[in-house]
Amino acid sequence: MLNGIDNLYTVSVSAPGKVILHGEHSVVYGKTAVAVSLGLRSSIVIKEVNCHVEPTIRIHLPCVGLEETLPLEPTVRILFHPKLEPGITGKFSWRLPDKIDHESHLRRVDEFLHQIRPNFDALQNNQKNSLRSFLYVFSGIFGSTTLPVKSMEISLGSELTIGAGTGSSASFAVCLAGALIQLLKLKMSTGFDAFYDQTSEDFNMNEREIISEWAYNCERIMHGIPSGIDNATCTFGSLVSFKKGSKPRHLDIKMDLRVLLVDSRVSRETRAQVLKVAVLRQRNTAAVDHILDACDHVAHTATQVLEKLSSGKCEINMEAEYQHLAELWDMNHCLLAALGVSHPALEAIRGAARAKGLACKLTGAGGGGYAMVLIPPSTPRSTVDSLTGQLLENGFRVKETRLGGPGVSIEM
Ligand SMILES: Nc1ncnc2c1ncn2[C@@H]1O[C@H](COP(=O)(O)OP(=O)(O)O)[C@@H](O)[C@H]1O
Ligand SMILES: C[C@@](O)(CCOP(=O)(O)O)CC(=O)O
Repeated sequence: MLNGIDNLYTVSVSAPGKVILHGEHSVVYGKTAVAVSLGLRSSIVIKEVNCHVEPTIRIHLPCVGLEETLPLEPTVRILFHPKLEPGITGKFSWRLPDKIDHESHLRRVDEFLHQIRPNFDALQNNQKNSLRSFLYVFSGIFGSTTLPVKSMEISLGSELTIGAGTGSSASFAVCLAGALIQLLKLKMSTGFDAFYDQTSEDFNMNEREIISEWAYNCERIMHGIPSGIDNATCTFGSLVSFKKGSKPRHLDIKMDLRVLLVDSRVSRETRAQVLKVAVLRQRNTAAVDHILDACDHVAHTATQVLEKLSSGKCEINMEAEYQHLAELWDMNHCLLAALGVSHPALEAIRGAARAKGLACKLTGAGGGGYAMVLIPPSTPRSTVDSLTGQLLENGFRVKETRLGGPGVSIEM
């Protein structure tokens, strides 16, 4: 959106969270995992503003309790110069985020933050990482162009719980990169370089690739060596399949699965659950390897069922396909339980769902965290309401949502 008088732009972008549908834990041992976008989203608004005193960037991140005002002039002077373009790889531009010298760019951002904000280290870790990620992407994108930047106000909120394995960090990073790229496109379309068509309503595939790669760099800031599945799922939406050592693959399956996402309210640490499986495997290698193989088969078969469900072909018996999917969810949960990563709270959720004839599986690392209950379209509303009521009564948090919706989107 353009304010005609002052040439000031406002951009608004949203991105989903993600859950793992199949392949948690077995993916660590080279099997296929399938992640899917979640109906719960993060949203960002970037607003260019006139600043009559000192130009600033104001950042409002309510989910991590951060309200920050950075002076624009030193941000540009220190972070945009020398230009990133002639970096070690010699090829970097905002369109090639994988060519950035990640470590040296992040070092530059960290040095700047310590300089501009002497008590930077006193911030909480999540606040620090969010601020580092913002400056990393902002200066990475705009610092590789000659476009002038103006004062701006940035506000980013989310429906996702932070740090619960539903992809809040990737959703945050995808929003950030998407909005900054959209702002860049708009500025380019009216400036000297009328390269972009301002009327395009959403990101094209090439732009999505670029957004996903910037978000991957942010995930590196938050997590060290991420697999790349979260940023790909939050960018492209729908289903993403992943195998260690290869790039995540976006599956163009248009589907819309209804689920209850149930928070067991038992905190868990992914690293500890992964270790638990490794120890079990040391003692029972052949048995555990067979379980991991079975998880792989379940992931592949479930993908085929989802393809059928989304094909819209009239010869497909939807009810039977949903039943098959439910069977695979149950099987996957039991395989994970056999690996030792379920929890009495997750079993209680599953028991309540089964009593209503619904399938349920844990998602992510297990040992607590979230479970998902599949709601086929034929499920009576009264069944969903009564299960929800029962789960709430037992102290769980419940959100009814959909899986498989759109990835990063421009909000009009
Ligand atoms: N809405 C948000 N606003 C600001 N920062 C966010 C937001 N969502 C996520 N983050 C950042 O991502 C980090 C959470 O990452 P992580 O622990 O991997 O959680 P998740 O499993 O939900 O992705 C937070 O510490 C914070 O730095
Ligand atoms: C258990 C594991 O397969 C998935 C962890 O998922 P989450 O971060 O808890 O959603 C670990 C991994 O893939 O790194």
